[in-house]
Amino acid sequence: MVSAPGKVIVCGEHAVVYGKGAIAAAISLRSYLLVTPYPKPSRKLTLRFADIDLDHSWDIDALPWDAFSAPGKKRYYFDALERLDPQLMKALKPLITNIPGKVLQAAATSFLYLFLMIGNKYSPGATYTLRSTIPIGAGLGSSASIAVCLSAALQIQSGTLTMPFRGMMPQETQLQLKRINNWAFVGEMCIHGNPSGVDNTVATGGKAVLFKRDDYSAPPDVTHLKDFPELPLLLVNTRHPRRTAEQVSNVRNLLTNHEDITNSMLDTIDKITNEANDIINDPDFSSHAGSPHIVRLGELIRINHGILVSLGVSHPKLERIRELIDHAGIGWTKLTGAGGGGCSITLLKHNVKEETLKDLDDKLTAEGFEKYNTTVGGAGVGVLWPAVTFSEEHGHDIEIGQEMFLKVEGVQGVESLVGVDSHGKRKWRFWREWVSEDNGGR
Ligand SMILES: Nc1ncnc2c1ncn2[C@@H]1O[C@H](COP(=O)(O)OP(=O)(O)OP(=O)(O)O)[C@@H](O)[C@H]1O
Ligand SMILES: C[C@@](O)(CCO)CC(=O)[O-]
Repeated sequence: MVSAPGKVIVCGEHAVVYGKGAIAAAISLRSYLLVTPYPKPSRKLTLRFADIDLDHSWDIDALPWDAFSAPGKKRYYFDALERLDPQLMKALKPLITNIPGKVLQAAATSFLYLFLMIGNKYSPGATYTLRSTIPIGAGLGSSASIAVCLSAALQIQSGTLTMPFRGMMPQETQLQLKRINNWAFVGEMCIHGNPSGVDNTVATGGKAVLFKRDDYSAPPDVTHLKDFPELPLLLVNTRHPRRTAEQVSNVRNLLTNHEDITNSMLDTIDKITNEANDIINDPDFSSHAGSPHIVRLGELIRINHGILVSLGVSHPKLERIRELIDHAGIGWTKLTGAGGGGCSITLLKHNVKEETLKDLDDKLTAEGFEKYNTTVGGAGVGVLWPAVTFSEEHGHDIEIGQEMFLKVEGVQGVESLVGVDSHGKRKWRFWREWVSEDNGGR
């Protein structure tokens, strides 16, 4: 089993697509992918993506291997792709026509593209069962998180990645993370079209990053924010799903129609991100009561949201949440991710009264919004091998089977069966660039 986190963008979404900086942090909501081999000689490949009701099988021998291994098309595990090959995407079309709807088709395409690139025609049959605790299309990087899981699982299966282990050389860890991230970016392209790569980068490495990519033919500039503070954040979902690709193309249209004005808004977002980065990296940074750093960061968050509104990627429901929170006077709010619905984040002021929060909670619930309890800055991609958990009932480890995994209910059910915060019940291992490996899951 592999797992990767979702993310929040603290500042810089959309501008990051045009080479500006963005700061993003991993959250504790995650996707979990269980890989179960079929007994030989089965040549079946099955996707069971429970959150979107995708249950589909193909015969491995009937996949378009010829197209994917034709001269000039074959790619290797160490390659980094900047774009998808339209001919190969076309070769996948007949395999997804029976799958209903764009959401399911995008997920299946992403899987098949990676399977055909990373695997080979002798790859063994297996079932890929996915459950995620990240709401879909809510700006929390659900697609990137599954792309990272698929990339890691397929590369482990093909033998091009080793399991992370205590004492793994930092260069080796970095190289493996790079390969996971490179192929996850390919999976993201299948879903999004033109992603910047910030979501898959933070879902791979975890914690928090300052991300910039001004030249799409070169790797992005990624700075790991090792001292990313524990920010007091409130995360609220409008429960209005939308497609990231559409929001990105809305900004592209605005840029075409109002080039100078849009460019200056994107430049201002870049300045916001740079200043936020300086604040976060200030050696005297304090997230405690009344800290001037939090106030300044809060103001930057509010300004960033205002620009996103002007870029046309907010939504009446996001504005309603902001209005309720502003009215309660408890913090600074912005949309996070692509917008158009999805989630908002609020950086909380100090000394917010319990009763004010409770009152706000009631109002948010009454209007159909959902509040999430999540922590930021957690682990990136990890692996649980073998996929077992300690059973109190049996007094020993038991295998996490497909049906067991599919049966558990909701976020709590998934987290208590397979979650990375397992208090020793499960031995998740992470490729980590900044701390030595431990088995505790944090
Ligand atoms: N749990 C899941 N199971 C299967 N497919 C998923 C899952 N989560 C996301 N996807 C795939 O990712 C797509 C959603 O991606 P989209 O980029 O629109 O939203 P997001 O990743 O949640 O938001 P953002 O990119 O703004 O953070 C879905 O259409 C689906 O194809
Ligand atoms: C809107 C966007 O900037 C962030 C989506 O999480 C798109 C991207 O960076 O690919």
